[in-house]
Amino acid sequence: MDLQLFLSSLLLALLYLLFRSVFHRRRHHHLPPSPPFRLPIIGHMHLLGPILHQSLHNLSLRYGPLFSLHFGSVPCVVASSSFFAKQLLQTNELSFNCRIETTAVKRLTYEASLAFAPYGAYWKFIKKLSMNELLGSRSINNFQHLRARETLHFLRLLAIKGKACEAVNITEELLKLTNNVISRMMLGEAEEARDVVRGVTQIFGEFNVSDFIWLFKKLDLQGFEKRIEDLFQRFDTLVERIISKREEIRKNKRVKNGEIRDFLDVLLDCVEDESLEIKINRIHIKALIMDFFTAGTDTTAISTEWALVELLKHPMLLQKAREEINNVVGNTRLVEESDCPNLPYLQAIIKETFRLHPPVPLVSRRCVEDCNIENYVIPNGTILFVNVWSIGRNPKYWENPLEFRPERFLKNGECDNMDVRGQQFQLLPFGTGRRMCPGVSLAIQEVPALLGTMIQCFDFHVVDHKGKILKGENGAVIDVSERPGLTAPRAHDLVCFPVERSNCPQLNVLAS
Ligand code: HEM
Repeated sequence: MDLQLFLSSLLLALLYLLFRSVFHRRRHHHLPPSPPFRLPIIGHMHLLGPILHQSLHNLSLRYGPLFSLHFGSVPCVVASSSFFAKQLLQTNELSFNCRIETTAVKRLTYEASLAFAPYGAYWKFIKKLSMNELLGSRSINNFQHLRARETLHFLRLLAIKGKACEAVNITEELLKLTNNVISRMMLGEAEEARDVVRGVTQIFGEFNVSDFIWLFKKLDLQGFEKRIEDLFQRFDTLVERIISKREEIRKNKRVKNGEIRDFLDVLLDCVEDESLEIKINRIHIKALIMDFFTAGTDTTAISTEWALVELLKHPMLLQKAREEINNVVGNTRLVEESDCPNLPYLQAIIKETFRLHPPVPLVSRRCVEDCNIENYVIPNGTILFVNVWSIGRNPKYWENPLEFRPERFLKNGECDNMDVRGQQFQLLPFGTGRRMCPGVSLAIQEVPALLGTMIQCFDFHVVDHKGKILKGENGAVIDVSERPGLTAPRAHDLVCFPVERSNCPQLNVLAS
């Protein structure tokens, strides 16, 4: 009897396994085409190099604008055309409204951030609060003087270094500046978080096999846990100090009517407000500060640096941009954010930079319900990558796509109406739809003005790591390789000797 029971259980188990494997195959049968050589356990991970968007771009050249892969056992779909970007991110937006949650994301965002929260009541509440109190046009305008002051501080540093014939690490200084801007907007003072921020954006973009291969789930083969913990502790200590200091100040001071409160005050008010539909606590505050530091610092600095590098490589374009600034702004004052609508060539340079060097090269989402795209079925749980970097280099949409040519965005000397706010699917530097970047207005106001002041005031002689000036016949020969991570910065820091130009406004007499 026991043997009979055992044999029938075995038979049932075998039938179940057979059914599961057929069903599983059928479920994945309708996924878009996929490279052969899916290996047991690791799936297609052996096909990926360190820079994910480049690997996915190369695969798209072989397997088409919509293909699928397996990261371990996790299905993943990659879109590399404007058509599929629209299908996935707009037509089927609700199916792809969440993000991937890796071990690093979970720990470093306190599972309470805006950027990684599932689409739902908490996300909606925080998004509205952030737009009303930090990233909407009223706040952006209120804090304009603060960005201008940080820019002037940065330019003065370049001038001092230039006079002393000292090289400046522009990459580092831009990061300091964008860190200070977002920090002052959020916290009222410049808190140094850029090292943690770079570490965080880097680790968010790296592959941790434990996230994708169930066999390795408990093993930390690549030493991620220690790095995550180290970053977490550094950030947590910093943000605890900031919050405690503010709580102390608030105990002793009542806010006067009409006084501009920063974002931290707004968040602390929310903690005290019992009537809110969503309860906010200290963890949420930390998560949001981490969110805006990571999302707002690196991206803005990277775009400014790429734009500058392209101009240094193309002196004729630099000359044209300077002539425009000279005609519109002159040489008695610095370029201001409010000048930018009247500087179409400068605007076109920024758009061309976003096309060729999108700071966030992959828009990544997670499928939350089975979804049909053309004849394919994308199952719940699939990771989606829209390769914005690849779309920006596709000759189908862009003539000579590897050429840096801002003129492609001009029509009769005016900036054309191709915008970067997620309506044109061949240019998606800020993503699209509900999960689109909420910092877009701030970034497109800040980046052109910053670049404008840099080229208005300085010539830059780029040096290599041995201190030798890089000069080619037609502009500096600057390496344009990229570094792995969630964002796509240049692989090597940009180091230059800044030389103040004769028609730079007098930086030392301008009011701070
Ligand atoms: C040049 C600068 C920037 C670029 C290129 C950029 C790009 C992006 C992209 C591509 C996304 C994903 C969008 C999607 O999934 O559709 C994103 C999300 C986000 N960005 Fe930005 N960003 C920039 C600056 C900023 C700034 C200055 C802030 C805030 C201070 C910011 C805050 C965020 C946040 C919070 C999210 C997540 C939104 C959500 O999931 O709901 N970004 N950004």
